[in-house]
Amino acid sequence: MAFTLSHDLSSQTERLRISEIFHSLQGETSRIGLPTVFVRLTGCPLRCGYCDSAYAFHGGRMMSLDAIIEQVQSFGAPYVCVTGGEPLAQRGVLALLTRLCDLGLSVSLETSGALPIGEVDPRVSRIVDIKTPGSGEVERNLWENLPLLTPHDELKFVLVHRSDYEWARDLLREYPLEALCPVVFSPVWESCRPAELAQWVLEDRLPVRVQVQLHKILWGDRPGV
Ligand SMILES: C[S@@+](CC[C@H](N)C(=O)[O-])C[C@H]1O[C@@H](n2cnc3c(N)ncnc32)[C@H](O)[C@@H]1O
Ligand SMILES: Nc1nc2[nH]cc(C(=O)O)c2c(=O)[nH]1
Ligand code: SF4
Ligand SMILES: [Mg+2]
Repeated sequence: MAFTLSHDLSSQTERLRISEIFHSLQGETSRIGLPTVFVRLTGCPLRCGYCDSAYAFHGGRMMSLDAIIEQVQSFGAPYVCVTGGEPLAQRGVLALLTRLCDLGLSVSLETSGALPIGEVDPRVSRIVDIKTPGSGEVERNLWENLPLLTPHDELKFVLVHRSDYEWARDLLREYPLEALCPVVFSPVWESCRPAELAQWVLEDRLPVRVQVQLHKILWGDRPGV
């Protein structure tokens, strides 16, 4: 009986609810432009007003780690990006990340910054959002994550408008987060104008990378790209 129970529990953690697995160019972060396989996990406890992946809040299908890995490998790309939804909301993602690293793949994780990042395999590049007031989820930021960051992680501010920009700028002036890891400023698609954001960053001499979501420029705002 005890054997059956522990067997059932371990098979639970070896399955994840997945919304989509697809091959595209990395559209964000310092890996922008690299051919990458994306694994998008279903479900998120946050509700950012701008979320472009709300279709991943529900649905999806349960997949074993073996099946996920087989599909990832079928694309033959060296880069994998695990995202969501909020990937850290499913505990089994930790084992998936480790297995992907063990295969020699270069793995990044997109996460909201609202859940603890400390148990993620250290080989993974953790891309951690700092949610701004404009997201509607600023109170979810888990500031305890910041001291865990290393130079191969990245911090990302997704900016809805000028007042989000000023909030992020003032935070960086008080706490030089760029000393921990690269910092990315990304405009919310069709809300914050990229040229204006570029101008603000240049005027204020901010030590951050401005990035525009490459995949949306190439293919529009839709799933699977
Ligand atoms: C869809 S989220 C999934 C991972 C995780 N839940 C998070 O928020 O980081 C992936 C990235 O897309 C960003 N994002 C979502 N909607 C966006 C939009 N409309 N414009 C720009 N970036 C957006 C998020 O802020 C996050 O950095
Ligand atoms: N091409 C492409 N690059 C991405 N980088 C991060 C993404 C995400 O949704 O987390 C994403 C995405 O959805 N598509
Ligand atoms: S945390 Fe990420 S997936 Fe969740 S609502 Fe915000 S942007 Fe969307
Ligand atoms: Mg996306």
